[in-house]
Amino acid sequence: MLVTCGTPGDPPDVNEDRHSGRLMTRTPVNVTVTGAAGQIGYALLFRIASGHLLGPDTPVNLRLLEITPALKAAEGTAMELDDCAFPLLKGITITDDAKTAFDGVNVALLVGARPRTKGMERGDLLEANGGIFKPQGEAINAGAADDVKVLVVGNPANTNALIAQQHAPDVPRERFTAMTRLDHNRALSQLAKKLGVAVTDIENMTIWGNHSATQYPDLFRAKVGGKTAAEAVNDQAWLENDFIPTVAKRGAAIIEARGASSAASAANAAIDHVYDWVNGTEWTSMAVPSDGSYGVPEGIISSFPVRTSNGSYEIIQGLEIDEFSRARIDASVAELVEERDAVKELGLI
Ligand SMILES: NC(=O)C1=CN([C@@H]2O[C@H](COP(=O)(O)OP(=O)(O)OC[C@H]3O[C@@H](n4cnc5c(N)ncnc54)[C@H](O)[C@@H]3O)[C@@H](O)[C@H]2O)C=CC1
Ligand SMILES: O=C([O-])CC(=O)C(=O)O
Repeated sequence: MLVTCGTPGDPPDVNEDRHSGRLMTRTPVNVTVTGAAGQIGYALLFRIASGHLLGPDTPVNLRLLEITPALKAAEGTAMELDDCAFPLLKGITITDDAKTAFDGVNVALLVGARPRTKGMERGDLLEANGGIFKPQGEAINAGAADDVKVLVVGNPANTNALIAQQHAPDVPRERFTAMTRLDHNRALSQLAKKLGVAVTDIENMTIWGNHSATQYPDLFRAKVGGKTAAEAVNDQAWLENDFIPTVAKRGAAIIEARGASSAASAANAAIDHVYDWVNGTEWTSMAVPSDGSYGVPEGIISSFPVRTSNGSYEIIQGLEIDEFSRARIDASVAELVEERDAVKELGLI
C-alpha cells in the first residue's frame, strides 16, 4: 500500500521559504523513517520536517515505513504534518513496502523494531529483529542513493545495525551506524548537574560499547575547565556507583517513571546524531563499525568517540585508556561479540 501526501508539484530544486522569504536552492533530501507511527516516530517527524535534522536550508521528502496494521496511524501523522505547512517539507510517502520506502533514500532512520515481550528470550528478540533488519538492509542495498547514511535506533540497536549492514553489501559499511547519542546526552546532563556547570562547559564526552546496560560513559576522557571530568568530580565512588549506572540504566528508569520508553529524548538524540554527522563536529559518540581501534574487534558496531566533517566521520585516535576504562570497554564489547555470534548462529548474518 502506498499513499502520497504533500505538494509533489513543487519544482525540485528552487523553493521559497515563505517565513524568511529566502530562496532555498537545494534538491530535497529523501529521509526514510521506519516505525513512523510509533512514539519516537511521532516525536521525530515534526522536527525533521521543520529543518532540525538537516538544517534550515534543506528541503526534505519524508518516507514513512510501517507495518500494514499501523498504516492508518501513519496516515494520521502525515495529515498533521500537512497541517503544519512546513516550508521545507516537499512530500510524504507512506508505505508498508521496504523497497518503496528506501528507493533513493539519502538518510535512513531505522526506528521500528520488535520490542521484547513477556517470556521472550534474548535469542527470540534477536531473531524477531533479524526478520525486520535483514529485509530492510536488502532494500537499502537495492535502492538507496549513493550518499545514504543509516542510523539504527530500534533495539538492540548495535546488532540490528550489523544485521542490516550485512545485507547491504553494496553500501559502504561505515554508512551503518547505531545510536548512543541519547546515552551521550544523558551523561552530559548528569555530569553538568553534579558539577553545577552548563552542559556546554563539558567537552569530549564519550560513550563506549553497546547501547545497553553494559555501556561505558567515560569521565576520564571528558573535560571540564581544563581538567578531566573525573578529576573535576574527584569522587570515584560517585563515578562508579552513581554516574555510570544512572546513565546506563536511564532507559529502564524512564520506563519505570513514564510507563513507556524514552521517546522525545530518543528522537532528539537521533536528530543530534544525523545533524552532527552531516554538518560536522569535533567530538561526539556514535556506534560505528570498528576498524580495530582501541582493541574492539573489527566489524563490531560499537560506540566510539568520533569526529565528523563533510558528511563523514572518523574514530578519534590516540587516546590513552586507563585500566578502569579498559575493563569497562572490554565488558561492553564482549557483550557485542556475543550478540554478533548469536545472530551468526541464527543465520541472520
Ligand atoms: N538507541 C536508543 O537510544 C533508543 C532506542 N529505542 C528503541 O527504539 C525502538 C522504537 O521505540 P518506540 O518508537 O518507542 O516504539 P513503538 O512501539 O512506539 O513504535 C515502534 C513502531 O515500529 C513499527 N514497526 C514494527 N515493525 C516494523 C517494521 N518491520 N517496519 C516498519 N515499522 C515497524 C511498529 O508498528 C510501531 O509503530 C524500540 O526498539 C526502542 O527500544 C528507544 C529509545 C532509545
Ligand atoms: O531501554 C529502552 O527500552 C529504551 C532505550 O533504549 C533507552 O531509553 O535507552
